[in-house]
Amino acid sequence: MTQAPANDLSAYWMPFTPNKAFKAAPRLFVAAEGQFYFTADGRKVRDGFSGLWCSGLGHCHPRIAEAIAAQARRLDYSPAFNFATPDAFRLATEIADQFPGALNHVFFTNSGSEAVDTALKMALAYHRARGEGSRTRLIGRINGYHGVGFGGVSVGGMPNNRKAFGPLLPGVDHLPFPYDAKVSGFTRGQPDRDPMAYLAELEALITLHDASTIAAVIVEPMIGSAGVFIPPAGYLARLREITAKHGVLLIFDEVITGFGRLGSPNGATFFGVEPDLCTMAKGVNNAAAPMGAVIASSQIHDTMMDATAFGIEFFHGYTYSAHPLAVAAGLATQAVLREEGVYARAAALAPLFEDLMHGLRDKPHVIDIRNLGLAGGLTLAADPEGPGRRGQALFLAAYEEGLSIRANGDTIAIAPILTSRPEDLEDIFSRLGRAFARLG
Ligand SMILES: Cc1ncc(COP(=O)(O)O)c(CNc2cccc(C(=O)O)c2)c1O
Repeated sequence: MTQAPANDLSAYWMPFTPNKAFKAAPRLFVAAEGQFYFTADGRKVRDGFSGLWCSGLGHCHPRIAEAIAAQARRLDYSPAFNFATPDAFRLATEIADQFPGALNHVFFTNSGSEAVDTALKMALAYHRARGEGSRTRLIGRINGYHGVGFGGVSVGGMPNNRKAFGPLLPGVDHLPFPYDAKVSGFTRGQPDRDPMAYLAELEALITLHDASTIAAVIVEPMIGSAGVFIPPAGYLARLREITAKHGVLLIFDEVITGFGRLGSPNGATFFGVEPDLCTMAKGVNNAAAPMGAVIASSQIHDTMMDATAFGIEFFHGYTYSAHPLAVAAGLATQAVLREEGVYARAAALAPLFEDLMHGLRDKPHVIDIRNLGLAGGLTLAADPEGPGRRGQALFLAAYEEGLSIRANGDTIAIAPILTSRPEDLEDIFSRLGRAFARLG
């Protein structure tokens, strides 16, 4: 066996990537530091998307890198079943301290998708443990993204993530997409619209199926993957009221909104709404190693504990749950977030970011702009040749201008590193302006 040549691209089948186009013109990162990536062909690329929403502290943060290196020399792996590390308990406590109310118990996973499937299974098992096993139905939302597990894809509402994979989970409904560009286009922050325009459907579903059959509703507090769509003021609070009234669990999928993206510890805190379960991943440990988690209310946790007199209370888990390297990165990340006041700094940057986002209004083909915290989305009018072409063209033009952004079809997302300075934001948007100029 000899070492494979670096230019042999055939064996790696890439995720969520047009593989043929990529392998014809690969974009290979070989290093990164702070706000920048460095490519195999000598480019320096500014990170305008915090990795994939996930590296809010920038890249190769020395404190995080050192923590992982030291951990790898001390304890590289601990069995996650029937054994544990003290640091796993420490990190769980530091996470729980940042969530409101009774959200007190953290179950570690290895990704957002695993966190979503864990939360859905926890919801079903909880109802069974309390003698309401008839509650098996789940409710997601049109255009929701909840990862790529069969559970997450079933409650998710983006057609491309669903159509190739058969019938999916039975007993799943979807709420309306809580955004209407005709009414809320180019809105700064939360649209001012009657939330019941989008939530009457939930009451109708509860009437149709009866609350006794419905386990949980899962939503992103801010819709990320579909292109940064912000629900109207009052929507999440009203959703909480309706679900609580009918004993339906509310799950916030905080994989994007957790740990600073909104200038807040999480969406539950930002919006002042307390769900029963939250998922998280990405920023929990600055994506320096794979990690996700679910935080559960004491009601859910204690009910499950009390329902099993002897033995395993929740038959679920992963080999790498609370992996020591991921936990070490997590503790270092949480220390930096806390000691460097990152949430407040991100909140202080949000008004400049909002102005810069909406300053794109007159760029070619821009038909909507949205923003909240340090998350921005814009929609391009589709090229008559077909959807997604303009989004991909702007993504490639940005790369030529030394900027990494995100294109999902014809929606573009911008997510600056949370510890950016104003001049970092200015540079993102000047590069983006030049990328638009390339589109002609
Ligand atoms: C709300 C939410 N839930 C679950 C996942 C899945 O997480 P994992 O990928 O770790 O399994 C996500 C992930 N979200 C995600 C991942 C990559 C790109 C983009 C984008 O918006 O372009 C979004 C997410 O945003």
